Amino acid sequence: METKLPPAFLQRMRALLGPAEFEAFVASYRKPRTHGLCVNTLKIAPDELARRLGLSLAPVPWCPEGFSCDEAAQPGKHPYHAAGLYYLQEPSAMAAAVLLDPQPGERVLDLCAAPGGKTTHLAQRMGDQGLLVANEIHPARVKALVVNLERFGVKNTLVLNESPDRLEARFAAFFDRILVDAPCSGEGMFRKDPDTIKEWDEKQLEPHARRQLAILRSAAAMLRPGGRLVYSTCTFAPEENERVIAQFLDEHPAFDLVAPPPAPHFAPGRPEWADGRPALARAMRLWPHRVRGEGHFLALLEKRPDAGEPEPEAEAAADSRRRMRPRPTGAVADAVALYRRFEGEALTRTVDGDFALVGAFLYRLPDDHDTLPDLGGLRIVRFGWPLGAVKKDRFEPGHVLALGLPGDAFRRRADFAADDPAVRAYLRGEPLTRAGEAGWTVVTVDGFPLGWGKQVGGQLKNHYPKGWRWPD
Ligand SMILES: C[S@@+](CC[C@H](N)C(=O)[O-])C[C@H]1O[C@@H](n2cnc3c(N)ncnc32)[C@H](O)[C@@H]1O
Repeated sequence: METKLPPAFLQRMRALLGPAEFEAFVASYRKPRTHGLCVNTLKIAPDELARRLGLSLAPVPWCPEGFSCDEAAQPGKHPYHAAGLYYLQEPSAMAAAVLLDPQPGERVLDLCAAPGGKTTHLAQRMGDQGLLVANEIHPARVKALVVNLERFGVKNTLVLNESPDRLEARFAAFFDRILVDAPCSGEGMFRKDPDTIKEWDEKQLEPHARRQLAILRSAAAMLRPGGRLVYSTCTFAPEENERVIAQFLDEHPAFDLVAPPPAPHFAPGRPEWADGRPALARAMRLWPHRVRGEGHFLALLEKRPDAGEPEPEAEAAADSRRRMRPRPTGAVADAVALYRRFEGEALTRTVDGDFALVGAFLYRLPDDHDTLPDLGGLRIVRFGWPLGAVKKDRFEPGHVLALGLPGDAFRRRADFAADDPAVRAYLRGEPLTRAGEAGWTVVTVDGFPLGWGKQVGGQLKNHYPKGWRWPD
């Protein structure tokens, strides 16, 4: 079905692209949007997933763990999606994490993170090692971010619900890499999400640009010297792209716009749409008439290594926190003891690290949590990996414990093939009739954990969380 586009938008695009390219651009809106999925390499290799799914998948040329697929394939309704084996993501959006290229062990910030498509991609590219801080300003949107991270089974994340300016002072020069996937006018999503068409207003482009610059300024302050930052939008408007980058570079002489690795599928940024500086051609544009994907803009920025050293006091404070690493005491120690009893009985492996109690819930903190600045007063949504709840004198495993470990980590498993009706019955919240050893049992699909059940007599009671259940 053809997408009906705002006349003012069409006029702008014709003026920017010229008549010939404009025709090709507009023709792309007569084609269906592109669907895709990004494989969770923490759980499965891309080629193995493609083989097991049996859907018609085409590799995304710029993302080794990405595939495009037909809408009819409905990968969101496959039990592997519930097992966190992939995230539904249109192919152009996969370019941001690839360009940022976060490494295992680094400190990475995703500043505008919800619903978490790029956060999950960053986490798996880091091998879930190091520290990933995912921030989302809107309280309602942060919930979707948490669910997506939980489904992916990532552990070394801190999820915050803050405005960028409130983070800036706390995390001065803290991060190795930062993604700013900025809120924008969404022109590149018109085909994917027609609601963005109704919200589009030419008069909003400048206010969007001001907000984008403010977010970028905060991000710049949080990047360490030598660190890298990706700025991305899903819009074509030069006001929100090349011109934001040009103004940012004027204000931040310690930053360079870095040439990306060769990317034959992408078009260069357009210096002539801003102030003409040639460096803007190092930005990247993904056009819906040139790639199998929606519209995006990406810029890779680097803070020069000599841009000033981290404050000595901040380094000293981090050192002393490392030295003072506390042993669990009191309620935390009691909770860990209960967890260890459960672990010995239900798991084949030990979860090591530092622990904290939030209410009755026991968390395994991220590996590098002791290098974090003081988080007092910040809205912390999730700090690490929630293992489960302490109930009087016993430990009840949480859903995310099941999703954060491979199938062979559990002593009792109820395993079903993906096409077994029991899998969908379990995901709908129904109890399963089956024989098995009494106790907490993980339900797996082809060996991949979906969640918990509790075997009582000839029945596996369903503990799949209510908010996650599939409709009848
Ligand atoms: C393009 S979306 C992020 C999409 C996300 N990175 C993903 O891949 O799933 C931009 C996000 O920025 C958030 N946002 C809106 N205003 C903001 C502000 N002033 N500062 C920071 N983030 C903001 C929005 O709530 C939205 O979730």
